[in-house]
Amino acid sequence: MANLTADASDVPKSRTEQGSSGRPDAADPAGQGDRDVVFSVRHLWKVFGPGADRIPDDTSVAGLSAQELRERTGCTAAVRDVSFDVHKGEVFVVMGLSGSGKSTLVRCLTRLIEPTSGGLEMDGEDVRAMDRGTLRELRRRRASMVFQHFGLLPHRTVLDNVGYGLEIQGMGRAERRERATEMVAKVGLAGLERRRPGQLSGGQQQRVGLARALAVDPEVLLFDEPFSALDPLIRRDMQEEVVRLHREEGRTMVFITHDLAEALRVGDRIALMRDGKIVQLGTPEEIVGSPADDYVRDFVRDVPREQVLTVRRAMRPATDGEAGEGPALSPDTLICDAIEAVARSGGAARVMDGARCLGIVDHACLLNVVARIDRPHRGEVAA
Ligand SMILES: Nc1ncnc2c1ncn2[C@@H]1O[C@H](COP(=O)(O)OP(=O)(O)OP(=O)(O)O)[C@@H](O)[C@H]1O
Repeated sequence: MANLTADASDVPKSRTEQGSSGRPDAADPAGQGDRDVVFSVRHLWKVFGPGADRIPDDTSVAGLSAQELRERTGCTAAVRDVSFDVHKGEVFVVMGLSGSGKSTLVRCLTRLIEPTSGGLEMDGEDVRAMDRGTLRELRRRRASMVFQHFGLLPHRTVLDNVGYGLEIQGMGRAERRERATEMVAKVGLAGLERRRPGQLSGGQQQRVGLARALAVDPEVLLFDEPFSALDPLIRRDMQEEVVRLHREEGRTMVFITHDLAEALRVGDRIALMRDGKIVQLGTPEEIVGSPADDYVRDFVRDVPREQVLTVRRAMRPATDGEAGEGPALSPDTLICDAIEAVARSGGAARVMDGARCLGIVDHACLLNVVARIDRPHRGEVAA
């Protein structure tokens, strides 16, 4: 059974780089529609089994539960009518229990698995219409996959493993080695260039896998549960590495995980899947603060909210004089950090957007969030 709980030591320490909530849109609920779109997925289906092609359009069976569909047709709908956009520069996490369709969905993005129906574009190009050569180039240069089992070549050195993708691309040896050396250093393995994979720890091997994917300088990195075989401390290291690389390079990443804490730590947005459908797509704050249904609510029940939610969710309107005094906090301040500021000052703090006071947080509204009391304190404030 997958680990889906998060304890206090297991959630992100800062989410200040996250987007905020906005317009409701099934494919783009975070309201980031004006940003560049890398992948655009519309009404995508992947059905396995006999006569799979007719399932998406057959209204008599398309809406059946997974079990009923299997019993009636012998088919499994691994991805069902899924729509979303992946924006340039974001870490887009696909999360869900085992069998919910995560791997199938992400493999459909580069047609490692052929979708049954629906629309799929990368940078505005129709991926489903691409011929084999174009697809091969897309996988080699534009969307690189980092697998859980790193797929390293055992007889090659670290340097040659990292340069492997460049070799396939036809890059000359000297240039390849130079670029590979740079990537090895980037993932913190300088000095180990001449070792072979068998002489490295699991975490180091995963870093080699990461360096190899980065070496080809893809527009998008696709991670398929890359760290689930690692022990918790090394896993945490690698998650931080991904966040660091993302901050430094702003590279678009699609990240599969069944681990909620991991999703909250690395994701700008999370698509939570169940039975092939996306049940909620939003920022960690939206998923934890406004679960779409009982399933999601149950999923996030054990997350320490003060480490994910920001003061936007806690603040109340300022009353006379309050807007001009007290400590100033940015709207992206986590509740746990605001608690410290309020405790230290002994009074309320102001949530400031530049010179504008958006609202006030005091002991009572911060405690309401921690205690999961969603009742607004003296009036709601539009965040
Ligand atoms: N080649 C296949 N043929 C038939 N059914 C498949 C095939 N591949 C996957 N499935 C089914 O599709 C569903 C989704 O599988 P998928 O591997 O995408 O889930 P997942 O969320 O990635 O699971 P895990 O976390 O265990 O890897 C499952 O019911 C699975 O049994």
